[in-house]
Amino acid sequence: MNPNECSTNLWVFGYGSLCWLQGFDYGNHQLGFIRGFSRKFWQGNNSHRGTNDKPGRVATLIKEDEATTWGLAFELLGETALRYLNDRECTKGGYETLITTFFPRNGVMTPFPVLVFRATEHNPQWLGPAPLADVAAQVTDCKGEAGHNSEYVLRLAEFFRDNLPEVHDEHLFTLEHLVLKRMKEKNISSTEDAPVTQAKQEVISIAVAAQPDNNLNQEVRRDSFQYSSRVPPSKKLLCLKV
Ligand SMILES: N[C@@H](CCC(=O)N[C@@H](CS)C(=O)NCC(=O)O)C(=O)O
Repeated sequence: MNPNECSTNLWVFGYGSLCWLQGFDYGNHQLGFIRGFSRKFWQGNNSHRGTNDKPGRVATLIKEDEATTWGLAFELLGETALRYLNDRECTKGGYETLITTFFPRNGVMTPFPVLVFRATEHNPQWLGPAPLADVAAQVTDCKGEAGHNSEYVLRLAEFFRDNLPEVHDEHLFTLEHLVLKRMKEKNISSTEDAPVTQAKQEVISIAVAAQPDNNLNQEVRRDSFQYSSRVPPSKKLLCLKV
């Protein structure tokens, strides 16, 4: 089917780990955004990226009338995908569902409804706002059954650099900068208790090595290509090219 034709299937909008780690069958996919929300690392997580004793932090959406959140929409194929997402997001992650309008970046497709998984302050894993330096310290110190919490931040930032370089998410890229700085200060490699693939390790190691030694007050470079631009194409994370 022409990817720009209207689909009668259910679509889900990913703005966190769903951007770089699907785990379900999908058909067409579109880069784009939703309105009225901003992405924040304010949801705790005791399964994938943390434990009950040391919960990690993952992305959720916070209502903000004038904001837009960019990500990736997926056309779900079959009931299995929806059951998987309900288990991963709702049962394990504390997310709830909402329907909102998705605006494809290509401007060819008419905006259409998408299912979104969003964690609110009403769920037991909710952590809420905190200074980004504290969030970075928590992210750098946590890991869960899916891997290190720092990997979650670094791969999401890498996804945006690779697929939506025109989008600048101050919260995400400042957090990435602080996580990389702390990893370097603590001499944490991505292999420490968090086995990652060689490709990911290369990217994370190069990114950590590239961390400027100056203080935190330096304005985070808005282009943020300082990390991925040093990574030879063969070593880059495999991100979805759409
Ligand atoms: N609902 C958001 C966030 C989803 C998310 O990050 N969920 C976490 C916690 S349940 C997850 O599945 N993590 C998988 C992983 O960290 O590998 C999205 O659309 O991407």
